[in-house]
Amino acid sequence: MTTVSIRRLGKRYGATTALDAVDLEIGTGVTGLLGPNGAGKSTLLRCLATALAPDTGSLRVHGFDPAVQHERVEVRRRIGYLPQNPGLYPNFTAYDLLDYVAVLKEITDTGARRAEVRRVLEEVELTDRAKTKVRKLSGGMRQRLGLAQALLGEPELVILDEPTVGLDPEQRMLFRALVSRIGEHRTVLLSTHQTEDVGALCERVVVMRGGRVIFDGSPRELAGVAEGQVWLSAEPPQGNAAYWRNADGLYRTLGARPAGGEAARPSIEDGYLLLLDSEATTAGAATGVAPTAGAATGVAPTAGAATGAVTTAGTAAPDAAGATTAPGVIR
Ligand SMILES: Nc1ncnc2c1ncn2[C@@H]1O[C@H](COP(=O)(O)OP(=O)(O)OP(=O)(O)O)[C@@H](O)[C@H]1O
Repeated sequence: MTTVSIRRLGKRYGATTALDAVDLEIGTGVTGLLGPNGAGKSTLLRCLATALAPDTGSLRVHGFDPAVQHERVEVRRRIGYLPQNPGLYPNFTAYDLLDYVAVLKEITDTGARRAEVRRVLEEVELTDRAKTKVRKLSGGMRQRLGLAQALLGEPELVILDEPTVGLDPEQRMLFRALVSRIGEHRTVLLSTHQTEDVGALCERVVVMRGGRVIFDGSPRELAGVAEGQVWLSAEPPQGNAAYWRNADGLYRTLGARPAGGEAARPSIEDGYLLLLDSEATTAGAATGVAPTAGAATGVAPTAGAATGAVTTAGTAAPDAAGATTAPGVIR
Protein backbone atom coordinates (compact mmCIF):
# COMPACT_ATOMS: atom_id res chain seq x y z
CA MET A 1 0.00 0.00 0.00
CA THR A 2 1.31 3.47 -0.86
CA THR A 3 1.89 5.65 2.21
CA VAL A 4 3.83 8.48 0.61
CA SER A 5 3.40 9.98 -2.85
CA ILE A 6 5.92 12.56 -3.99
CA ARG A 7 5.64 14.30 -7.38
CA ARG A 8 8.21 16.63 -8.92
CA LEU A 9 9.22 17.92 -5.47
CA GLY A 10 11.59 20.89 -5.59
CA LYS A 11 13.36 22.93 -2.92
CA ARG A 12 16.01 25.62 -3.20
CA TYR A 13 18.05 27.44 -0.58
CA GLY A 14 19.10 30.61 -2.42
CA ALA A 15 21.27 29.43 -5.31
CA THR A 16 21.46 25.84 -4.00
CA THR A 17 19.03 23.30 -5.44
CA ALA A 18 18.46 20.84 -2.59
CA LEU A 19 15.63 18.90 -4.30
CA ASP A 20 15.27 18.75 -8.06
CA ALA A 21 11.95 17.32 -9.28
CA VAL A 22 11.92 14.28 -6.97
CA ASP A 23 9.32 11.58 -7.76
CA LEU A 24 8.79 8.75 -5.27
CA GLU A 25 6.10 6.38 -4.05
CA ILE A 26 6.82 4.68 -0.74
CA GLY A 27 4.87 1.88 0.95
CA THR A 28 5.06 -0.48 3.94
CA GLY A 29 8.49 -1.81 4.87
CA VAL A 30 11.89 -0.24 5.35
CA THR A 31 13.16 1.96 2.51
CA GLY A 32 16.76 3.16 2.75
CA LEU A 33 17.81 6.58 1.50
CA LEU A 34 21.49 6.74 0.56
CA GLY A 35 23.48 9.62 -0.86
CA PRO A 36 26.64 11.66 -0.34
CA ASN A 37 26.72 14.75 1.89
CA GLY A 38 24.50 17.46 0.47
CA ALA A 39 22.49 15.05 -1.74
CA GLY A 40 19.21 16.40 -0.36
CA LYS A 41 18.25 13.49 1.93
CA SER A 42 17.55 15.58 5.05
CA THR A 43 15.70 18.19 3.01
CA LEU A 44 13.42 15.49 1.59
CA LEU A 45 12.81 14.02 5.04
CA ARG A 46 12.12 17.45 6.54
CA CYS A 47 9.56 18.16 3.81
CA LEU A 48 7.90 14.81 4.56
CA ALA A 49 7.92 15.54 8.29
CA THR A 50 6.20 18.90 7.54
CA ALA A 51 9.15 20.73 9.12
CA LEU A 52 9.90 22.40 5.77
CA ALA A 53 7.66 23.51 2.91
CA PRO A 54 8.79 22.54 -0.62
CA ASP A 55 8.87 25.25 -3.31
CA THR A 56 7.36 23.16 -6.09
CA GLY A 57 5.69 19.82 -6.66
CA SER A 58 3.35 17.88 -4.41
CA LEU A 59 3.49 15.60 -1.44
CA ARG A 60 0.83 13.30 0.03
CA VAL A 61 0.96 11.19 3.18
CA HIS A 62 -1.94 8.73 3.23
CA GLY A 63 -3.61 11.03 0.74
CA PHE A 64 -3.30 14.14 2.93
CA ASP A 65 -1.54 17.22 1.61
CA PRO A 66 0.71 19.00 4.15
CA ALA A 67 0.44 22.21 2.09
CA VAL A 68 -3.21 22.48 3.14
CA GLN A 69 -3.45 23.66 6.75
CA HIS A 70 -6.18 21.32 8.04
CA GLU A 71 -4.66 18.34 6.21
CA ARG A 72 -1.22 19.12 7.67
CA VAL A 73 -2.59 18.16 11.13
CA GLU A 74 -3.72 14.81 9.69
CA VAL A 75 -0.24 14.26 8.23
CA ARG A 76 1.40 15.10 11.56
CA ARG A 77 -0.82 12.59 13.37
CA ARG A 78 0.44 9.89 11.03
CA ILE A 79 4.18 10.51 11.17
CA GLY A 80 6.96 9.95 13.65
CA TYR A 81 10.23 11.77 12.97
CA LEU A 82 13.70 11.28 14.39
CA PRO A 83 15.78 14.19 13.04
CA GLN A 84 19.54 14.07 12.57
CA ASN A 85 20.15 16.04 15.79
CA PRO A 86 17.08 15.44 17.93
CA GLY A 87 18.26 17.73 20.79
CA LEU A 88 16.66 15.72 23.61
CA TYR A 89 16.44 17.77 26.82
CA PRO A 90 19.40 16.52 28.93
CA ASN A 91 17.83 17.13 32.33
CA PHE A 92 14.56 15.35 31.62
CA THR A 93 14.21 11.71 32.57
CA ALA A 94 13.45 9.34 29.70
CA TYR A 95 9.88 9.03 30.96
CA ASP A 96 9.32 12.79 31.36
CA LEU A 97 10.73 13.51 27.92
CA LEU A 98 8.36 11.03 26.31
CA ASP A 99 5.46 12.31 28.40
CA TYR A 100 6.23 15.84 27.20
CA VAL A 101 6.39 14.79 23.52
CA ALA A 102 3.16 12.83 23.99
CA VAL A 103 1.46 16.04 25.20
CA LEU A 104 2.77 17.84 22.10
CA LYS A 105 1.31 15.01 20.03
CA GLU A 106 -2.05 15.77 21.65
CA ILE A 107 -2.34 12.59 23.70
CA THR A 108 -4.17 14.59 26.35
CA ASP A 109 -5.82 11.85 28.43
CA THR A 110 -3.44 11.19 31.34
CA GLY A 111 -4.10 7.45 31.60
CA ALA A 112 -3.79 6.89 27.85
CA ARG A 113 -0.60 8.96 27.80
CA ARG A 114 0.97 6.97 30.63
CA ALA A 115 0.14 3.70 28.86
CA GLU A 116 1.52 4.98 25.56
CA VAL A 117 4.80 6.19 27.12
CA ARG A 118 5.24 2.79 28.80
CA ARG A 119 4.45 1.03 25.53
CA VAL A 120 7.14 2.87 23.55
CA LEU A 121 9.70 2.50 26.36
CA GLU A 122 9.05 -1.23 26.21
CA GLU A 123 9.24 -1.25 22.40
CA VAL A 124 12.74 0.29 22.40
CA GLU A 125 13.85 -1.76 25.42
CA LEU A 126 14.33 1.19 27.76
CA THR A 127 11.75 0.37 30.43
CA ASP A 128 14.47 -0.02 33.06
CA ARG A 129 15.82 3.47 32.18
CA ALA A 130 12.52 5.32 32.53
CA LYS A 131 13.78 7.33 35.50
CA THR A 132 17.29 7.96 34.13
CA LYS A 133 18.13 11.48 32.98
CA VAL A 134 18.82 11.84 29.26
CA ARG A 135 22.34 13.13 29.91
CA LYS A 136 23.16 9.90 31.78
CA LEU A 137 22.07 7.63 28.90
CA SER A 138 24.63 6.16 26.50
CA GLY A 139 24.61 7.28 22.84
CA GLY A 140 22.79 4.13 21.80
CA MET A 141 20.16 4.55 24.51
CA ARG A 142 19.62 8.17 23.51
CA GLN A 143 19.03 7.10 19.91
CA ARG A 144 16.53 4.52 21.10
CA LEU A 145 14.83 7.20 23.18
CA GLY A 146 14.72 9.33 20.02
CA LEU A 147 13.10 6.39 18.25
CA ALA A 148 10.63 5.99 21.12
CA GLN A 149 9.44 9.60 20.80
CA ALA A 150 8.95 9.03 17.07
CA LEU A 151 6.78 5.97 17.82
CA LEU A 152 4.41 7.77 20.20
CA GLY A 153 0.86 7.59 18.87
CA GLU A 154 1.63 4.60 16.60
CA PRO A 155 2.42 6.60 13.44
CA GLU A 156 2.00 4.85 10.11
CA LEU A 157 5.09 6.57 8.68
CA VAL A 158 8.37 6.62 10.63
CA ILE A 159 11.11 8.93 9.32
CA LEU A 160 14.64 8.31 10.62
CA ASP A 161 17.46 10.66 9.61
CA GLU A 162 20.86 8.97 10.01
CA PRO A 163 19.87 7.21 13.24
CA THR A 164 22.90 4.91 13.53
CA VAL A 165 25.64 7.57 13.31
CA GLY A 166 28.16 7.16 16.11
CA LEU A 167 26.68 3.94 17.51
CA ASP A 168 29.00 1.08 18.47
CA PRO A 169 28.40 -2.26 16.67
CA GLU A 170 26.31 -3.73 19.50
CA GLN A 171 24.05 -0.70 19.74
CA ARG A 172 23.74 -0.55 15.96
CA MET A 173 22.63 -4.19 15.87
CA LEU A 174 20.05 -3.50 18.56
CA PHE A 175 18.81 -0.43 16.70
CA ARG A 176 18.59 -2.40 13.46
CA ALA A 177 16.53 -5.11 15.13
CA LEU A 178 14.10 -2.48 16.43
CA VAL A 179 13.77 -0.75 13.06
CA SER A 180 13.27 -4.05 11.29
CA ARG A 181 10.45 -4.96 13.70
CA ILE A 182 8.83 -1.54 13.23
CA GLY A 183 9.02 -1.93 9.45
CA GLU A 184 7.01 -5.14 9.48
CA HIS A 185 3.73 -3.23 9.65
CA ARG A 186 4.64 0.39 9.00
CA THR A 187 6.40 2.50 6.44
CA VAL A 188 9.91 3.38 7.55
CA LEU A 189 12.09 5.78 5.61
CA LEU A 190 15.68 5.59 6.81
CA SER A 191 18.38 8.00 5.69
CA THR A 192 21.88 6.64 6.20
CA HIS A 193 25.48 6.66 5.04
CA GLN A 194 25.86 3.04 6.14
CA THR A 195 25.50 0.62 3.26
CA GLU A 196 25.60 -2.21 5.85
CA ASP A 197 22.39 -0.85 7.38
CA VAL A 198 20.77 -0.89 3.95
CA GLY A 199 21.85 -4.49 3.33
CA ALA A 200 20.67 -5.61 6.75
CA LEU A 201 17.36 -3.76 6.91
CA CYS A 202 15.95 -2.46 3.67
CA GLU A 203 13.97 -4.22 0.98
CA ARG A 204 14.28 -1.13 -1.15
CA VAL A 205 16.99 1.51 -1.54
CA VAL A 206 16.77 4.96 -3.08
CA VAL A 207 20.00 6.80 -3.92
CA MET A 208 20.03 10.58 -4.21
CA ARG A 209 22.66 12.88 -5.57
CA GLY A 210 22.49 16.61 -6.25
CA GLY A 211 18.83 16.72 -5.24
CA ARG A 212 17.81 13.99 -7.70
CA VAL A 213 16.91 10.32 -7.36
CA ILE A 214 19.50 8.40 -9.36
CA PHE A 215 18.66 4.85 -8.26
CA ASP A 216 15.53 3.11 -6.99
CA GLY A 217 15.65 -0.64 -6.56
CA SER A 218 16.56 -3.49 -4.25
CA PRO A 219 19.87 -3.68 -2.35
CA ARG A 220 20.72 -6.65 -4.58
CA GLU A 221 20.19 -4.52 -7.68
CA LEU A 222 22.40 -1.78 -6.21
CA ALA A 223 25.18 -4.33 -5.67
CA GLY A 224 24.52 -5.49 -9.26
CA VAL A 225 25.60 -2.06 -10.55
CA ALA A 226 29.17 -3.21 -9.79
CA GLU A 227 28.78 -6.65 -11.38
CA GLY A 228 31.90 -7.40 -13.44
CA GLN A 229 33.81 -4.46 -11.97
CA VAL A 230 35.12 -5.89 -8.69
CA TRP A 231 38.35 -7.90 -8.70
CA LEU A 232 40.66 -9.79 -6.41
CA SER A 233 44.32 -10.09 -7.32
CA ALA A 234 47.54 -11.20 -5.66
CA GLU A 235 49.37 -8.05 -6.84
CA PRO A 236 48.18 -4.43 -6.52
CA PRO A 237 46.75 -2.96 -9.74
CA GLN A 238 48.79 -0.60 -11.89
CA GLY A 239 47.66 3.01 -12.38
CA ASN A 240 45.32 4.94 -10.11
CA ALA A 241 42.52 2.39 -9.64
CA ALA A 242 40.90 2.34 -6.20
CA TYR A 243 41.97 -0.76 -4.29
CA TRP A 244 42.61 -2.05 -0.82
CA ARG A 245 44.21 -5.10 0.72
CA ASN A 246 41.72 -7.42 2.38
CA ALA A 247 42.13 -9.70 5.40
CA ASP A 248 43.30 -12.57 3.12
CA GLY A 249 46.15 -10.42 1.78
CA LEU A 250 44.47 -10.06 -1.64
CA TYR A 251 43.98 -6.73 -3.42
CA ARG A 252 40.35 -5.80 -4.04
CA THR A 253 40.02 -3.44 -7.00
CA LEU A 254 36.96 -1.51 -8.21
CA GLY A 255 36.82 -0.73 -11.90
CA ALA A 256 38.92 -2.13 -14.72
CA ARG A 257 40.32 -5.64 -14.31
CA PRO A 258 43.89 -5.62 -12.98
CA ALA A 259 46.47 -8.12 -14.26
CA GLY A 260 45.65 -11.56 -12.82
CA GLY A 261 42.36 -10.25 -11.36
CA GLU A 262 39.63 -12.76 -10.52
CA ALA A 263 36.03 -11.49 -10.53
CA ALA A 264 34.66 -10.97 -7.00
CA ARG A 265 31.10 -10.74 -5.75
CA PRO A 266 30.11 -7.05 -5.55
CA SER A 267 28.79 -5.53 -2.32
CA ILE A 268 26.14 -2.84 -1.97
CA GLU A 269 28.93 -0.37 -1.24
CA ASP A 270 30.71 -1.30 -4.49
CA GLY A 271 27.51 -0.67 -6.47
CA TYR A 272 26.89 2.59 -4.65
CA LEU A 273 30.42 3.90 -5.29
CA LEU A 274 30.35 2.97 -8.96
CA LEU A 275 26.86 4.43 -9.35
CA LEU A 276 28.02 7.79 -7.97
CA ASP A 277 31.12 7.55 -10.10
CA SER A 278 29.18 6.97 -13.32
CA GLU A 279 26.79 9.79 -12.39
CA ALA A 280 29.72 12.20 -12.02
CA THR A 281 30.84 11.20 -15.50
CA THR A 282 27.37 11.53 -16.99
CA ALA A 283 26.86 14.95 -15.43
CA GLY A 284 30.21 16.07 -16.79
CA ALA A 285 29.37 14.84 -20.27
CA ALA A 286 25.95 16.49 -20.18
CA THR A 287 27.31 19.92 -19.35
CA GLY A 288 30.31 19.68 -21.64
CA VAL A 289 32.66 19.59 -18.66
CA ALA A 290 35.41 17.00 -18.80
CA PRO A 291 34.45 13.78 -17.03
CA THR A 292 35.58 13.70 -13.44
CA ALA A 293 35.11 10.01 -12.67
CA GLY A 294 37.15 9.09 -9.65
CA ALA A 295 37.21 12.61 -8.27
CA ALA A 296 33.91 12.24 -6.45
CA THR A 297 34.45 8.85 -4.90
CA GLY A 298 38.07 8.02 -5.37
CA VAL A 299 37.13 5.27 -7.80
CA ALA A 300 39.08 5.11 -11.02
CA PRO A 301 37.15 5.50 -14.28
CA THR A 302 35.93 2.22 -15.68
CA ALA A 303 34.97 1.18 -19.17
CA GLY A 304 31.29 1.60 -18.23
CA ALA A 305 31.79 4.87 -16.41
CA ALA A 306 33.80 6.35 -19.24
CA THR A 307 30.76 6.16 -21.49
CA GLY A 308 28.36 7.24 -18.78
CA ALA A 309 26.77 3.81 -18.62
CA VAL A 310 27.09 1.26 -15.87
CA THR A 311 27.63 -2.14 -17.43
CA THR A 312 26.30 -5.17 -15.64
CA ALA A 313 26.64 -8.79 -16.54
CA GLY A 314 23.52 -10.67 -17.54
CA THR A 315 20.80 -8.42 -16.16
CA ALA A 316 21.45 -5.21 -18.06
CA ALA A 317 19.00 -3.93 -20.65
CA PRO A 318 19.64 -1.31 -23.33
CA ASP A 319 17.84 2.01 -22.81
CA ALA A 320 16.26 4.16 -25.52
CA ALA A 321 19.60 5.71 -26.44
CA GLY A 322 21.14 2.28 -26.86
CA ALA A 323 23.35 2.64 -23.77
CA THR A 324 23.33 -0.12 -21.17
CA THR A 325 21.61 0.69 -17.90
CA ALA A 326 21.53 -1.51 -14.79
CA PRO A 327 18.18 -2.31 -13.14
CA GLY A 328 17.13 0.46 -10.75
CA VAL A 329 19.41 3.11 -12.27
CA ILE A 330 17.48 6.25 -13.22
CA ARG A 331 18.76 8.41 -16.03
N1 LIG B 1 19.10 25.67 5.87
C1 LIG B 1 19.86 25.63 4.79
N2 LIG B 1 20.30 26.77 4.20
C2 LIG B 1 21.05 26.75 3.07
N3 LIG B 1 21.42 25.62 2.44
C3 LIG B 1 21.01 24.45 2.96
C4 LIG B 1 20.22 24.39 4.15
N4 LIG B 1 19.98 23.09 4.44
C5 LIG B 1 20.57 22.37 3.46
N5 LIG B 1 21.21 23.18 2.59
C6 LIG B 1 21.94 22.76 1.38
O1 LIG B 1 21.06 21.96 0.61
C7 LIG B 1 21.75 20.85 0.05
C8 LIG B 1 21.12 19.56 0.51
O2 LIG B 1 21.35 19.44 1.93
P1 LIG B 1 20.78 18.24 2.80
O3 LIG B 1 21.13 18.53 4.24
O4 LIG B 1 19.36 18.01 2.47
O5 LIG B 1 21.65 17.02 2.27
P2 LIG B 1 21.93 15.60 2.92
O6 LIG B 1 21.89 14.62 1.81
O7 LIG B 1 21.01 15.38 4.05
O8 LIG B 1 23.41 15.75 3.46
P3 LIG B 1 24.09 15.07 4.77
O9 LIG B 1 24.28 13.63 4.43
O10 LIG B 1 25.37 15.82 4.89
O11 LIG B 1 23.18 15.29 5.93
C9 LIG B 1 23.21 21.01 0.47
O12 LIG B 1 23.90 21.68 -0.57
C10 LIG B 1 23.13 21.86 1.70
O13 LIG B 1 24.31 22.63 1.88
